[in-house]
Amino acid sequence: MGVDFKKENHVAYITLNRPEAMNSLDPESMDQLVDIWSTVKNDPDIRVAVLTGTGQKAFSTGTDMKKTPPPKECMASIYLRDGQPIIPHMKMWKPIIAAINGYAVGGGLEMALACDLRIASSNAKFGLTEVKVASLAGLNGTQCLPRAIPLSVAMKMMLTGDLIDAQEALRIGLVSDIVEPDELIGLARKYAEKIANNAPLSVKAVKQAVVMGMDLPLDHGLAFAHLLWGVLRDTEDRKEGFQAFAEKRAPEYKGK
Ligand SMILES: CC(C)(COP(=O)(O)OP(=O)(O)OC[C@H]1O[C@@H](n2cnc3c(N)ncnc32)[C@H](O)[C@@H]1OP(=O)(O)O)[C@@H](O)C(=O)NCCC(=O)NCCSC(=O)/C(=C/c1ccccc1)CC(=O)O
Repeated sequence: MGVDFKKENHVAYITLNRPEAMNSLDPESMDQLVDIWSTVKNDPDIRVAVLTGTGQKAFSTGTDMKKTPPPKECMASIYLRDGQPIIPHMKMWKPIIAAINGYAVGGGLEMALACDLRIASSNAKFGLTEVKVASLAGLNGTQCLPRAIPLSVAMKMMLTGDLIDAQEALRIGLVSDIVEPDELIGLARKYAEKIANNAPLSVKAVKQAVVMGMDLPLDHGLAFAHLLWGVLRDTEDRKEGFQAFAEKRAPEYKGK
């Protein structure tokens, strides 16, 4: 199997599982990911997802350059039918955590950039190296890397194809945490379960406010956030949250 999927305690774990090829994406894995992201988005029991790779060498190195056949159809017919292969399927209001366990290169880094939290093992390395293989970070890299880190660093990475290490990624804010490789999935689980224990509608609203607000002028973003707060104001979960606080007990959220 190119990609493994399991669900535990409202958390979906998606593991790219082709360690012999640095967890790169062959066409079968891409098809699997499309189905998996659809499940994550639509299963009401799933509140948060963790994306990682098998082993300690690689998160993913993007397109499997040995197994991706030359296209039989023209680009227009593929693009206008399916859009991009992966990133649009990762778009949802449930948070996604990238647990980066080694190389996150090319489309691998682009998938990590489509996640909301990025945590990494101390041996992780990051790069958009497409320029070295005569291609382009055409999923989201040219747009999202400069929004995630300083422009001059992003340009250096994309134009040279050089990799940066985990310490540098932490310094420039590409990742929020670095831990030893053995501790990575535990940390991802800890964050995922914390998020899953919060009110699901509130969690989705936070992501929506931030993601949509980033592209708005501040006044519009503030107005939008206030409306989202109003949307949450009458939920059963908000009443439960306030009541549980007053009664000094853990809340039981239902996503209503
Ligand atoms: C990551 C590396 C620097 C690691 O080097 P290292 O020396 O440690 O390990 P290797 O011996 O090189 O790798 C071990 C083993 O894995 C195979 N491998 C690694 N990556 C790939 C890959 N992407 N495809 C196929 N096979 C891969 C490697 O060949 C070895 O196999 P073996 O010889 O043992 O049989 C180094 O591995 C490296 O530089 N990898 C390539 C990284 C890269 O260039 N990635 C970008 C790919 S292009 C891309 O992702 C794109 C995404 C996209 C954009 C838009 C729309 C869709 C997709 C662009 C595109 O597809 O055009």
